[in-house]
Amino acid sequence: MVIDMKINLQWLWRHVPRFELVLLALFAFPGSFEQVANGWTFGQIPAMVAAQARERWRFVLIAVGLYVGTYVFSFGFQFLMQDVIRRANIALKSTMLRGSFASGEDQNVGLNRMTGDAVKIQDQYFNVIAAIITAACTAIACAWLVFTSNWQLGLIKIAFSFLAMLPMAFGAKFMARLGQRWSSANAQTVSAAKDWLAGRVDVIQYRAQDTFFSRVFGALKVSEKRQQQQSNGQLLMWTISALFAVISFFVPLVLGFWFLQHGLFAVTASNLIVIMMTGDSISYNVRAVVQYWSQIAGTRELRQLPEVPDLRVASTDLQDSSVALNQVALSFGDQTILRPTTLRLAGGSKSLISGPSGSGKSSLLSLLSGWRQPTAGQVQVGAQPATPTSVTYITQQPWLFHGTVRDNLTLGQDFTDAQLQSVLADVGLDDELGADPLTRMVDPQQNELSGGQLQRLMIARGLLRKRPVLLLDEITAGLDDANAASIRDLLYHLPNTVVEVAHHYDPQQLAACHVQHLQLTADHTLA
Ligand SMILES: Nc1ncnc2c1ncn2[C@@H]1O[C@H](COP(=O)(O)OP(=O)(O)OP(=O)(O)O)[C@@H](O)[C@H]1O
Repeated sequence: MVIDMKINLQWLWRHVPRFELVLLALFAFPGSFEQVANGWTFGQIPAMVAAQARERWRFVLIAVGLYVGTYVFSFGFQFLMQDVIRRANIALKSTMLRGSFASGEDQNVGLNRMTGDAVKIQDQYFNVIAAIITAACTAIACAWLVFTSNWQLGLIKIAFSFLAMLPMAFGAKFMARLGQRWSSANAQTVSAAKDWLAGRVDVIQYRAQDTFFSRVFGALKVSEKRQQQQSNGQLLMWTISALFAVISFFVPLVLGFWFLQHGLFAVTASNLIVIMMTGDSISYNVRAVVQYWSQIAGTRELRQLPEVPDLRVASTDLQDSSVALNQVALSFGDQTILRPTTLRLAGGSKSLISGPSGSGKSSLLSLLSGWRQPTAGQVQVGAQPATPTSVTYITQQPWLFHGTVRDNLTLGQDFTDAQLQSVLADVGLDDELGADPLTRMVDPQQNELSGGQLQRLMIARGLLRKRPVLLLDEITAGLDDANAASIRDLLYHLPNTVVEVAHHYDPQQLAACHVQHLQLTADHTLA
């Protein structure tokens, strides 16, 4: 199953409590009455010149009530909107993180999406939706006042106010393209900067500061240029729209004077003031809606999150720990990585796979672990297809995180201290990590555990889960012979089925422990 993640109004409807959205909609309209209050109040002034004091007081009270009411609702609207944005941000960022995790994409891409793209979506989508609602409600309220003041002149004013929409309507696609170009340039900058920072040691020792910095600097200049182009595009759209807005203001004004002068359509000074003051708000807000809309169009690519593969793989409770490959083959495009292979490794057996670099050893192990699917054939662990949750797969890159040894073993799951002590003893770490190894803090940045201790901790983490099959990819690569031999001694005496990939091994140890030695040849055949 694949979840298609498109951030749009339906998505908001699904992720924000509906009562809050309904309340927001109820507050939006009365909260947008400021321009109506202005138009109505100023429109009344000519009539108030000759009015009684009582009538004037009444007028002032109504006007004050109108303004205060508007501001109270407007406050409520903004307040609720902040809460909606908070909830939407939580849903958005957690969806992005889960998506990155599920797809196994590069960390930089995932983090850049959460820090850069998510902030942009907040600024240019969530905030802009709020602005669109306010502007649209204001435009509707003003149109109603204008229309009811003098519908003929009002109609002319409204018709002209729509003129301002034209440039933006035609520019939406253009803006979307600019937005997408900026986003990809920004991702490249972040990735180049991350490479540079990560390679500090090599960059310094090989004196590659200048060449490498110019690479980052080049990417930075491109991304800033793209952002400038996006802003310029917006500026251009706004300017053209503003010219249209000038026409939409002055043509109805001139017509209004002419109607007034010739006594046409019962136009009065009062409703001319209302229409010119409030009608201008129509065009302004309609223009704002269209501008915001183009801004939203610029985030269309950004709001389309990558498809998320479903990671709910079956966790199998294996009785039979044999591993079988039935005519399994793997290729990447037209590159053959593994020729069709049939093999059965008995439950509890120990195997070591060696072969030249690039022959496909790691790829074979990823097939056995279920992380990669074969191009042909089937990999079975016991009676089931191989899945990442049914085997233990340990790679050369141990994952240690900041926390205690206990945290690193349990990963927050329920295990008793007795179980933890027992696996630490199995891998010989019960004495080496201090008096109370479980509470010992480990910091991945400090390299305070030796390579061998680290790998044994990873094995203990796997053993704790009692998976009958252990897959090990070059776990002794960074270790000296004595450490490698002692880790192997441990592995070869476990009851589990063990499949290890290694370049370096001790043939005597393999023979002594009855380890089956398989070889992947340079032409990708397992023998
Ligand atoms: N995701 C991938 N896409 C395309 N090609 C890949 C991918 N993963 C691996 N390869 C290619 O498959 C081939 C086998 O790679 P693999 O890492 O399995 O070899 P290996 O025998 O483990 O090598 P080494 O001993 O150097 O670690 C290589 O040519 C590699 O470039």
